[in-house]
Amino acid sequence: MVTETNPSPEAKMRTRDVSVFYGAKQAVDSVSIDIHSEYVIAFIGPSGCGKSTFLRALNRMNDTIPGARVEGCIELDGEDIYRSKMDVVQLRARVGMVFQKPNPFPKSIYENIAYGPRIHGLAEGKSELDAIVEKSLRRAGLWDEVKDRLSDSGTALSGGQQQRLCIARAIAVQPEVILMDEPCSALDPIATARIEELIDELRGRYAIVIVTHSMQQAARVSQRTAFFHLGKMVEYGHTSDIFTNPREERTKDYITGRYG
Ligand SMILES: Nc1ncnc2c1ncn2[C@@H]1O[C@H](COP(=O)(O)OP(=O)(O)OP(=O)(O)O)[C@@H](O)[C@H]1O
Repeated sequence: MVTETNPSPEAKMRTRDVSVFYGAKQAVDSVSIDIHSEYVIAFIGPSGCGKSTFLRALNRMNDTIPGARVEGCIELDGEDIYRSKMDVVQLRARVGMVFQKPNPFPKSIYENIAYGPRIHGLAEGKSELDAIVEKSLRRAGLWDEVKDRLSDSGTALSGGQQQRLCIARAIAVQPEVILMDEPCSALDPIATARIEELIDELRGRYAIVIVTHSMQQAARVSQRTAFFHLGKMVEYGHTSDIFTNPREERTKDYITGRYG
């Protein structure tokens, strides 16, 4: 049973009865959730429960997987993102994604950030582009570390810096939603702490959804948590309630480490 879908007109994204299939196999089963800009939502649950699949459905990344199919409705500002006229490149700028493994382009730090604004026509000339690059890197907490070597390759940065570069790259195209799929799983504890601080700094400016295997991380960075099990969203609510007073037995079993 889902405990809070909290339908309200201000939801940035809204999903209704979303199911996702890989061929005949159903990976996500009738998930309905509202995603707001005011808080960070964590998706937790045992391996294979469909968290990443559902996350990818939110910006149509599943389109790139042969045989993947989405049923139900997903809206961004009230518009169906799966409608045939949807510009998917534009959608993925509005709903950006940060992956498990940092994946900067094999280009300079500057180009990693400038590429998106350039193709989306967000800058009139070089000085505007420079300003977007600086602002995005500042917002991602990376500017001071890279400002003197913007022409160095993005891939030469440390793992944690690369992940902040990827966050800056997402920010540069003025997203409304940022999806993060286990963004710290390849990072050491210090780099992880830095990303968690960054998520907190970005909170409120963008709707943020993070898939995490770490319940401690979910508790630290999110204000809402959705618990998934076997493709279903079993429970959704305030993070503190999910961790201290879950309503569903399956949630309780998971957070007390009985499985997963
Ligand atoms: N590209 C794919 N093709 C076929 N099946 C897939 C594909 N990706 C995921 N699946 C299956 O869909 C189900 C949900 O997987 P998904 O990766 O979404 O789960 P998850 O909760 O994110 O898992 P994890 O925490 O291990 O990353 C699993 O049974 C998985 O094997």
